[in-house]
Amino acid sequence: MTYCKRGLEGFLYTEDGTLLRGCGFGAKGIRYGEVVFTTAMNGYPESLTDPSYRGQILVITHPLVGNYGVPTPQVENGILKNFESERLQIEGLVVTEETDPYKWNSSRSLHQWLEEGGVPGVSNVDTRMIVKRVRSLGSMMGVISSGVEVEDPRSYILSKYDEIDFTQFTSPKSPIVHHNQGDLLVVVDCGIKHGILEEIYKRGFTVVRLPCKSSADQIMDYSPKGVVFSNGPGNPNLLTGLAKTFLDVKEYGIPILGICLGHQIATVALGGKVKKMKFGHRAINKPVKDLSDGRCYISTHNHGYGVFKEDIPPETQVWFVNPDDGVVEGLLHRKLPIITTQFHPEARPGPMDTTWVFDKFKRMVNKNA
Ligand SMILES: NC(=O)CC[C@H](N)C(=O)O
Repeated sequence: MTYCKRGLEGFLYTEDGTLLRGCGFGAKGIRYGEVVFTTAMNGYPESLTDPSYRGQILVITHPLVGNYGVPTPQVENGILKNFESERLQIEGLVVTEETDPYKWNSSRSLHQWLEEGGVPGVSNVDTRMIVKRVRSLGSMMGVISSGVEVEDPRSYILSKYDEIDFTQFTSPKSPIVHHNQGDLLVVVDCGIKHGILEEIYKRGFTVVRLPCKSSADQIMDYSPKGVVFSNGPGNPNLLTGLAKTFLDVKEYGIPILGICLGHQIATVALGGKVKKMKFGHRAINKPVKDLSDGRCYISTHNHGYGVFKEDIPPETQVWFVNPDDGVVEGLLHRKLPIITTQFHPEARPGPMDTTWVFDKFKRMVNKNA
């Protein structure tokens, strides 16, 4: 039996019937969710607070997690500088080894952070084995437990990830305004990463964040110079109201930027298709190739759904593609000022190679103004 330093046993159960026993850490408890993995080697404070991970149990493949601890939140103009949202978003965390921090600006350990945030963690399991299974069988539901023993873990899976609209938990209930000197942009906020907010705000825009369920009329009441459809959790095909809003906003001819979920919503709204991928892209070193000039960038991804070449909407062209598997990573509209990326141009934690996408969007807004 493994010695468990937090005095808790833990397990991860996956839908295929696999039960992996290890140590518990973080909060004592049991949760279910879709089991997904990231190959990012750093940036766990960003990943764990990324609202797009809502409803998911995250497996980190890097063997040591927690070395640099958890920073104290820094906020400027209502925007978090070092976290992607105000809370932990994941359902549970699985790592090979969970370590205590050794860094000057760490305010607490990963274990303490998860404990305070009510999120269970499991360590001392073979994360490579989990990844191999998810890669061969596809994404599946699972149950994570820290310090709770149960007879039948499967009975804790109460719903399918793909059938729940998680944006109801991550979208603000009322407008949030970040005042600035420049033109006003509306962000349709389905759970926006603060890294995206920061990149937009940094370019001088006043940012009005509206709930994901806002109508085009509610958006246009602010007379925005452009609209951003944000990232967000869950199945884009469930969000038919949001696709309708996208189509209605498009009629005004103002520049639109769609990021991740926003890219998927644009695809569906404009007549293309978004499908569930076998196990998705989650990493901070994924290549994306800009087909307009052939340049390749290293980028941050977090998506389980994707657009394939044969499914792009009419009147659009592929902007970026992932050269590894051909998944469409960005679209350009042929006639209207609409651009989208499936990857995260704000990166967070990095690399910042593609933040120029926000400069391009700013030029589109200026040209239109
Ligand atoms: N980061 C995102 O916006 C994710 C979009 C969508 N929920 C997916 O998993 O594909």
